[in-house]
Amino acid sequence: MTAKILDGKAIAEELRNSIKDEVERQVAQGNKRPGLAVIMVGEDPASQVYVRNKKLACEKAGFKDVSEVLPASTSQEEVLALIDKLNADDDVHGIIVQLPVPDHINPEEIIERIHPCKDVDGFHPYNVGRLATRMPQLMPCTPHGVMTMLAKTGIPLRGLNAVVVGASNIVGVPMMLELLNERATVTICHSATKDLAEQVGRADLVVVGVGIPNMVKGDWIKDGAIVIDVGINRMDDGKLCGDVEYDVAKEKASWITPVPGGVGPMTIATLLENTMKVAYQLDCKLK
Ligand SMILES: Nc1nc2c(c(=O)[nH]1)N[C@@H](CN(C=O)c1ccc(C(=O)N[C@@H](CCC(=O)O)C(=O)O)cc1)CN2
Repeated sequence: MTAKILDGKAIAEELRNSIKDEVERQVAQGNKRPGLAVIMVGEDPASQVYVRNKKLACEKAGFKDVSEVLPASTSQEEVLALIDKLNADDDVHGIIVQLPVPDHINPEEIIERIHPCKDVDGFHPYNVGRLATRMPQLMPCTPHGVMTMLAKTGIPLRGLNAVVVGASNIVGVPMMLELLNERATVTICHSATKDLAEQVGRADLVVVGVGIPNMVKGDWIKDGAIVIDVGINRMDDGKLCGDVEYDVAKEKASWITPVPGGVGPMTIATLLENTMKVAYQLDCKLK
């Protein structure tokens, strides 16, 4: 079997176009443009690419971009003060801090300082708790983008054996919660998992986000499984590669995401979707 491609790039483009249309409709009715603040501290090369792409997507969708790039020497207090200012600004609907941050910055304290109703990354404990209690409000962009991609492709999840490899707060844990909320039977694997090949081998759906190139071998994949590769690793030759051994896995899977052009573009489109939700839909009950 050769897998069909889950074309995240095309699905994300369609989503971004519908967001752009909705923004123009809202603006024509006298509403504000959604405002997004991406805060980046330092000069991590991969983050520079992602932040540039987020700013570009913002601009194309008709959002107000109020992003800030701060030097690596910026203190924790300076970042917190900037977040306080953005929390109080009515033109700013979404605030995110691009991760990773330099070592002297405490990301948990930063994330908790963002008002939960402007937390368009969905990382604040309030939003994680809402997702865990099946009352989702703002959901983390990568896992929610994966869910959108699966829904738009018409892949049902109920009752599937889903295996999530990697237990990060950005991908693995919220992915597990999203799949559970759609009534998949979910296993989450991490560095202490005993036999990863065996776990992956019984999955109808496998989602991998570990940041290790080709870590999941293609011959572990069950015939006909759906393979979602969240990894984006830049190799010495400059090429991007995922966490799954793509060339072998694609001969076993029924559906597979490519890298690049799979999950990455969905992450950015979902960030716009979350920001638009805050601007036009969310009824925030929190002070
Ligand atoms: N505050 C956050 N930080 C990070 C997140 C996040 O969701 N919020 N996720 C990742 C990085 N990420 C988003 O910021 C991200 C990664 C990849 C892409 C993407 O479009 N990838 C392209 C390839 C781009 C390239 O040329 O390198 C693709 O896969 O086709 C977008 C966003 C960690 N930090």
